Amino acid sequence: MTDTSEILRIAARGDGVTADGRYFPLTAPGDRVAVDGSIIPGPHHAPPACSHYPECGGCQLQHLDEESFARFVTERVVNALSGQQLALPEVMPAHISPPNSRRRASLRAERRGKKVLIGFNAGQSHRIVDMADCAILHPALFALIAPLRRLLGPMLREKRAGGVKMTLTDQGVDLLLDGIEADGLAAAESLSRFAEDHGLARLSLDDGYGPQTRWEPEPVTVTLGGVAVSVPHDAFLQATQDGEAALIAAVRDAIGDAPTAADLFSGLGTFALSVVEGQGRKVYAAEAARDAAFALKGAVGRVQALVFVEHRDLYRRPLTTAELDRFGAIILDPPRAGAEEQVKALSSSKAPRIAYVSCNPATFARDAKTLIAGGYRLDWVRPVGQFRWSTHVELAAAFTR
Ligand SMILES: C[S@@+](CC[C@H](N)C(=O)[O-])C[C@H]1O[C@@H](n2cnc3c(N)ncnc32)[C@H](O)[C@@H]1O
Repeated sequence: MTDTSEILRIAARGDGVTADGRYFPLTAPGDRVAVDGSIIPGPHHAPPACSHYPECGGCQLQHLDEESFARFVTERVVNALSGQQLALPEVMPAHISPPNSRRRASLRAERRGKKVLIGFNAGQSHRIVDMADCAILHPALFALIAPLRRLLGPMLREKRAGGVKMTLTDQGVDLLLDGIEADGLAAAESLSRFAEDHGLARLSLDDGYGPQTRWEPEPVTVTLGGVAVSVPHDAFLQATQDGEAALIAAVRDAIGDAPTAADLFSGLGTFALSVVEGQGRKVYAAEAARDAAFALKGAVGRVQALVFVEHRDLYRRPLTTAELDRFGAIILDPPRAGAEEQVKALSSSKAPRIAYVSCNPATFARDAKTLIAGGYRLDWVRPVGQFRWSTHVELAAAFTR
């Protein structure tokens, strides 16, 4: 078949790439590209799981089968390390979240005449793709879409999009709406009725001055490491429950039996609370988001866990090398920008073990290079695809010295 070229791999942005370096969107490894540019699907080309694919911007890679999507996730991590000229460590099999497991979503809503559209934006666009089905949202989140169209109809201004943020908590869905007009008694009543009828954990509105709670029959919590932690509005949580479990297992492996650990960028304590329990381990947690740090502080106070929480901006005030030297293990899980300053101090510390959780292979690889230059060994990486069918890749890694 000399007149066709084969797609060999998927590039970071999701396009298929041929041996001679040409890029073709919506292709899978093993597809063939004919001279006229038409695509002949190969054995890894899967039928899309959702009727909105590829229009909806929520997924970019539904045309990959399980094997080639896992390979894409793994290659993103491997290529980021090679890009920094780092030797490859042991690469564990990728953890890929199953369909319909996403427990957090940020959707858009808009009214056009009598029709209310709710969904993700189309790729590279502000146009909302009205969601009739979805292969990634948890069923508890998806179940609210149709009722929300009815609720929001009278509350949305023509062609002015509002925001719909949903998070699945211990008590049910925590719903945060913005950009809607809900003044007056009738609107207040329909919001409360909606919250009650659909068993919401909480309903809040943000009219530009921060979220205000309209409904919360009991305090909203999320259970982390067996401890119920209050959930501040719009707080960070790992995107899927199974992804969170895979990351916690990886962090536990990476820190071994270290008697003390620091959890940097701790959020609500996903890792701090999961590594402290029953092991007599003392944990220090640092987090810059005030609400999250105080929610974690409140939770550990209630159950008397051995976690000391500090509200601290680790970009402006990273832990010093002397501070880091006190811990048997360091866990870090920074935002997409990575932890350049913190890692500089860490690279000259004596901390024997590091668990690095990352949502950006590129900044992870940059930081890994600094740690390795400081004498750490990168023992293994575990690629994680919590954002199934998207190009958003995460990972956990273990360093020792
Ligand atoms: C990827 S999340 C991880 C949270 C937590 N480890 C978890 O798994 O739930 C990154 C966290 O870093 C926090 N963060 C962002 N910038 C920070 C900074 N400069 N200093 C400390 N924490 C920061 C965010 O508020 C967020 O909670």
